[in-house]
Amino acid sequence: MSAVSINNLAITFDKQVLFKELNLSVPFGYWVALLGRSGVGKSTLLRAIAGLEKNGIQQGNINTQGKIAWLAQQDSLYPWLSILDNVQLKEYLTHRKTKETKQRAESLLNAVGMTAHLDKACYQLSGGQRQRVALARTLMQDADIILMDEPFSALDAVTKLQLQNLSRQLLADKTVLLITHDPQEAIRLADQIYILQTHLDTKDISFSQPAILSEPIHLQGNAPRDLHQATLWQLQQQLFNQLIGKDENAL
Ligand SMILES: Nc1ncnc2c1ncn2[C@@H]1O[C@H](COP(=O)(O)OP(=O)(O)OP(=O)(O)O)[C@@H](O)[C@H]1O
Repeated sequence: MSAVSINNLAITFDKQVLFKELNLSVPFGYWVALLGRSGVGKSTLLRAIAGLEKNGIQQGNINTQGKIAWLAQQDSLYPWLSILDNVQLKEYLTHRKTKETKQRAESLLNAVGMTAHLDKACYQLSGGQRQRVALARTLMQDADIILMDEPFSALDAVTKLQLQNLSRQLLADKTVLLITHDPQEAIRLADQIYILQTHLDTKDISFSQPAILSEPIHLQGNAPRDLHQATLWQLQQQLFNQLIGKDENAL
């Protein structure tokens, strides 16, 4: 049995058919990257897996095994709460904060390198620091499945690399579905990569084709990977070509 299995899924918004007969299976403990261009339906699919997409689903079923947490691109911190309360958000909202939950939050904030900033308000943090707090909050939830919607895409290159490495290290034993439009990120972090491809008609979405999922690409070795190997650079070029719909040898 898989941590996430999607069978025969169809999602349509008005005239726009995003998915027609989509099937996907995410094995337990794997990091799976879903790579696709803007507008192909990546976030919608993630919302559907989280049970948040009610309107567009026409057919099919989605099964998830275990508790789900979400790590988003957008700054999801509550600016009027302290950093510690943001990490203990669930406990804060359910009035279940204790000395133990505070200690755990502090230790997770230490793990993500935020100990020196605990006295700051959330609005005083940089984008990278906010994502570190969001990562600590995801860890605090101790979920089995982490849905990541481009969590690193707004960060500068060095912060992105640091947070990718940190997330891979701290969430090593979790099942992760990572949505990204960055082939390099997918190669650095994932055990398997799928490409979501479609022909998007920007003038009339009723002519857009439903997205199709590629065969999985299996990556060797431990993540996070450095891209110093020639084969990984070739793979990156291949993924770019697939994303823009070109023949592998055409660029
Ligand atoms: N609730 C909705 N009602 C109507 N259309 C929607 C709804 N949600 C998403 N869409 C449309 O579905 C398409 C896919 O959106 P989605 O956000 O899933 O794309 P994406 O691949 O995540 O793009 P990006 O990488 O730019 O975030 C878009 O054309 C969007 O306008």
